[in-house]
Amino acid sequence: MTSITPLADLRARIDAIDEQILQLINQRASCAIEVAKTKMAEGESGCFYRPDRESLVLRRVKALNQGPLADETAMRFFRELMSACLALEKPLDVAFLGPEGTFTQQAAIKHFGHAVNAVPAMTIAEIFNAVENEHCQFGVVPVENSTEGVVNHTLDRFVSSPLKICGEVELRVHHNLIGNAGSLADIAEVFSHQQSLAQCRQWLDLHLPDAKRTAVNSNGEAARLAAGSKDKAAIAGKFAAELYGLSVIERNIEDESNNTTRFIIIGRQISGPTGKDKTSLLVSTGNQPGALYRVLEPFAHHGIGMMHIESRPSRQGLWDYVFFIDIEGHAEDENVAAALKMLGARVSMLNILGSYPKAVL
Ligand SMILES: O=C(O)C(=O)C[C@]1(C(=O)O)C=C[C@@H](O)C=C1
Repeated sequence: MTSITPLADLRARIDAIDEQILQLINQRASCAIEVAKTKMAEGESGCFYRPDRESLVLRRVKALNQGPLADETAMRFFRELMSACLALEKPLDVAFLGPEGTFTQQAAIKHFGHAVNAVPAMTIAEIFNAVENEHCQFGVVPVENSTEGVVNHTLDRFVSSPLKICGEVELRVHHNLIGNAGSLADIAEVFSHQQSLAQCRQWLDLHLPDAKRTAVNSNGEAARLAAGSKDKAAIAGKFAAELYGLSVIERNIEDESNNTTRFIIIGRQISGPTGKDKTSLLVSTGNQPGALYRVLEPFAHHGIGMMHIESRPSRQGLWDYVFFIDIEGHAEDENVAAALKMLGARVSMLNILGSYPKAVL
């Protein structure tokens, strides 16, 4: 007589559950295919990706989750599930700051899942171009970092771009010194993106004061350059070390332990309200006394929280500035719509860059 061991019994239960999960995810995928047909019948064939719906699905998963899986883990499963379902409807082409191995690529995967076709572009401007020229439906660009502040290249490109912001994603950024060197003393040059060099400035001053710091287009590019030699290193993520066959010489060298970068998703699509949204605006006032006060007043008047304001040169006249403003809510929300109407009447230019769901994951 054969006796069933506890381990064999548990594995048999796991097999039975896996069978049910497989059936259920395929039922879900079949539903997504039906959704695509319905969208096409309703004349929305260009618009399969729905960031508003995706954020509602993820928030619902978080609310329903009873563990033992962490909310974030459960949401990551559903992120991948939706990514795979969307790929059945229509695979997305998403431009990111390449080459492979950048934090922007990680942000793209965190936001869209692994089933998208991630297309590397060499600069932030090229990401905008790829979406503007319709080579890609979406792009992912860094917009601000908790240690270093805004990414000017991204904000400035919006002044001349017709693209909208369709979503945002936040990424905890852990920097590593990676390369082929046996010890720090062997390193003569460190490559990285200028933002990453700045995020590790104190560490570099202390541990590699004599090494040359060279800014390159991306962390992925830095890792690629370091791969060819023994006395050059790169600052990049762990995944870049794996990708280019480099060792991690020092881990987590960022000066601020909660170093986080916010990325935005650029595209042409407008996302519907979800109840937890942000709206980004580009405003030009002309150089009049009290101009900024008049810009902010409509938000105070309508009880709208302002999350961020940044001024940048307009590039249209000396000392002429534009303001990038992030506010709480969606442009279709009643109070936001009223504030935007009031604002529009008192500024020389108001461009609503987009209303989109706040980052969930
Ligand atoms: O609800 C939709 O519109 C779908 O296309 C389905 C689905 C999903 O898998 O839940 C897939 C892609 C969209 O971006 C949003 C949600």
